[in-house]
Amino acid sequence: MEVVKVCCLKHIYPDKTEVSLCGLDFVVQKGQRVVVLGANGSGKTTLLSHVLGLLCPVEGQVEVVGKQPYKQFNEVRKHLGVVFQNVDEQIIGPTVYDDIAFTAKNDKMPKDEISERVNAIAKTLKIESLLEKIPHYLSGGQKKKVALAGAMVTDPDILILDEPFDSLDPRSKWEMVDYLNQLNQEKNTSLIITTHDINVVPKIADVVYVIDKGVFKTKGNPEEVFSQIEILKEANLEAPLLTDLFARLRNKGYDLNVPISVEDAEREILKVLQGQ
Ligand SMILES: Nc1ncnc2c1ncn2[C@@H]1O[C@H](COP(=O)(O)OP(=O)(O)OP(=O)(O)O)[C@@H](O)[C@H]1O
Repeated sequence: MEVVKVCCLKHIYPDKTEVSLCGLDFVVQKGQRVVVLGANGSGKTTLLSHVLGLLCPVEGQVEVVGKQPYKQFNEVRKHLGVVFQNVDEQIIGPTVYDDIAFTAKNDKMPKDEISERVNAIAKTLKIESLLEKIPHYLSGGQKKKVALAGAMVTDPDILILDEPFDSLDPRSKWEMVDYLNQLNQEKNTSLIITTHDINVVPKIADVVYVIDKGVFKTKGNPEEVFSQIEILKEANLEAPLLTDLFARLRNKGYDLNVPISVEDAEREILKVLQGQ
């Protein structure tokens, strides 16, 4: 079932900057993990803002759960959780607890249930010790985790994350990846993630879209997309080191599949070494 569809969208910002998001239709199926890869200014945040109903398209079609997010904002927003790129913009509670609980309180969820949910999410994200703190004084990475906890508290069907791994240290980043995958598995939550961090992609994406100056250049699973090194380069993205290295070796005549993880690479190298 399609939960998000964006077709040849055109947006004009108040200063007349035009962004069109064309090329391929952007489609997210229920329970899919979709990553949008693009360089600075390629249109990722513009895309997400339309899906969230924060911007009104001049041309084109945006549908979320079969509705138009800008026109049917409240109906659409109850299906969505969001972590903005600049998390400071979404901090509203005086304490971390209040901040995480905000949407649940707004939805009139019973107090006990809110407390149960906030504590459970805080435990999973290892931020229990922060619950009484003032959110503005947290580090950038801690704020990201708090924002994610707040986005998750009402169990949204679709979670939208704009550069969620920025400002996270490696351990926090992989913990966040594990948490998002667990959420996707257990609750079938659809994920829409923008990032420039190409190394995360194989671990978190079913489908990858590459966007370059407002044009969706290609889509596919990580193997398919990473094997299109020229398209990545044109879009000002670096192919993962392993992909690049193995593509070079293939060009030299070695019979190797291009890996998307260190584990795949190890298997491929052992295959060649053991065949000697
Ligand atoms: N509020 C705005 N007013 C005018 N132009 C804008 C505004 N927001 C974005 N733009 C322009 O729209 C284009 C797409 O920007 P967008 O923020 O969607 O890119 P992005 O892929 O999210 O970039 P980044 O990775 O740097 O966050 C850019 O040329 C940008 O300058």
